[in-house]
Amino acid sequence: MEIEPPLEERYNELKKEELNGRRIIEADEEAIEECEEEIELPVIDLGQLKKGNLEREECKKEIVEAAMNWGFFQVINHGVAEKVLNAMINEQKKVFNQPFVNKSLSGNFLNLPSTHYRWGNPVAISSSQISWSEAFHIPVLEVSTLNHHITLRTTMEGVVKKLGSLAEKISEILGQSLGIKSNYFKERCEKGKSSFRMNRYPPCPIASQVYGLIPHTDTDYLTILYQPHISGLQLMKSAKWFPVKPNPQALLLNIGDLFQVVSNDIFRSLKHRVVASVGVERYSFAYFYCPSDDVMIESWLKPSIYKQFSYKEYRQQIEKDVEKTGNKVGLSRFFLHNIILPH
Ligand SMILES: O=C(O)CCC(=O)C(=O)O
Ligand SMILES: [Fe+2]
Repeated sequence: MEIEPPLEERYNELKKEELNGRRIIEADEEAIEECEEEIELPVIDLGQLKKGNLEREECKKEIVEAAMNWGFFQVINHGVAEKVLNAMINEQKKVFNQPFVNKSLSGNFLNLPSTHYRWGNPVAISSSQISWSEAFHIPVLEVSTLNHHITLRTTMEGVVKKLGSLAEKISEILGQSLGIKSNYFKERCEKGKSSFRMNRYPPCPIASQVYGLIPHTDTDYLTILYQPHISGLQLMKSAKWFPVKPNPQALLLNIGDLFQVVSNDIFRSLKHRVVASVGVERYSFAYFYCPSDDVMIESWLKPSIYKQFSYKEYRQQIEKDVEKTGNKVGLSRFFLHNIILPH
């Protein structure tokens, strides 16, 4: 049975509607531009945090500088064994290798709500907004419901637990540099909406016309991504796109929108995207560190650039914007004054 979601059909459908002039396209119609040389992001050895005071402080400084200067950085000796990360990718392969109908039906084979399985960008309103990928997006608090899939569940539980404590630790270090008390993030995220996302990017026959994943920023405090082997991820820095080299030993961390607000733009949530590839399939997984719905997101530093908003309000605004335009808009909705900041 067919495992691939009907991406090409969906793309052609939207294309046809556009050609017939039945859709008004407000969305970015930018072609997939050329990008710069591959960059080596900072690599931080977290093993140093377990050494003496001097090494620990030096390591914290590196983390803060990387977050400030890059918004994206890699960590090694992060406490999750490479074989565990590999085991997760293998479990993920088994999941995506199921027939499409088993993945997409409500009451799918994982017994998750059907909205947890996404393909092609369900809210795309123009062909350029198609993401040539499929994903399972699972709230951390629901991982235990995968109880009929023992190896998937136990592997995911192990990874999620470790990534959760890593996200907490890094957030605490970044927070400390702003004068934020040490349990600030823990208090807000412990019963929060953190989630785990498994991504698969199938080979794409029209890779010059669509993305694997459209440009976006992450709607969280912090993201931890594992992208071990196949390139495709690119980030935007100084208005240019840079490919990020995959690294099987490293975890890639990036600042999300919420941390950008808390830090009053000292740490920036960079736009990133995945380009599609004609010949190769790509896998990645990500942990999104998120608070509970009612947590107020506000700048710790004053005068604040942003209005206060709850996490729920932020997601609702995104949902509204995406429904209307296919685009997220994001933080600029919550500027206190109408200032446009350069990226
Ligand atoms: O697959 C990747 O490398 C990036 C995934 C990503 O940005 C996301 O899931 O938000
Ligand atoms: Fe992302």
